[in-house]
Amino acid sequence: MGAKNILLLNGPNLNLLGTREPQIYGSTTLSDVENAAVAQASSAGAKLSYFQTNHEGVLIDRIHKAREEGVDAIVINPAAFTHQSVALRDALLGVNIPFVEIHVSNVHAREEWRSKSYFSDKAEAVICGLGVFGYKAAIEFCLEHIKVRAKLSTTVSKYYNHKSKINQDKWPQ
Ligand SMILES: O=C1C[C@@](O)(C(=O)O)C[C@@H](O)[C@@H]1O
Repeated sequence: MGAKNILLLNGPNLNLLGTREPQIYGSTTLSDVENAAVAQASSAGAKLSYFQTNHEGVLIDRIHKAREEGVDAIVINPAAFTHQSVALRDALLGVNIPFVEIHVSNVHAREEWRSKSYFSDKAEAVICGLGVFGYKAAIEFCLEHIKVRAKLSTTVSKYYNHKSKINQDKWPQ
């Protein structure tokens, strides 16, 4: 069984999708992508929430919230943060939610610095150059292949309870 609760995240300037450099990013808008994503997940019996921001800290806060919401998988287009944000990488690693990195354009066929990603080595999968179809492919992958993590979270919280008990025993009162 695949992911049942997916979060779709888009970083800076992707609110301009559809009008922004259409020769690179095409003419589909972000709302088109988000609406299609919700429909795709719901026809598979899953829930999908979406969020876009131009602000790094706001994106990080949204990722932190995803853990409380029990999100099983994140599909993220970090946009320009891909090439520069250690903080965003750390946020994804911090919540320990599997994620798929997606880029509309083929970042490897553009400026050299776009080939550098702070996310790819930790992503479940990386998609680029498929245009907005990449979002559909990423969501399909999550629906089919990313496992629901309820059991893992229980194990992790048990471990932390256990660990904090050990610490309580050791620390001076
Ligand atoms: O904003 C973006 C969009 C992008 O992530 C893409 O979807 O192709 C590629 C990035 O290099 C760029 O900064």
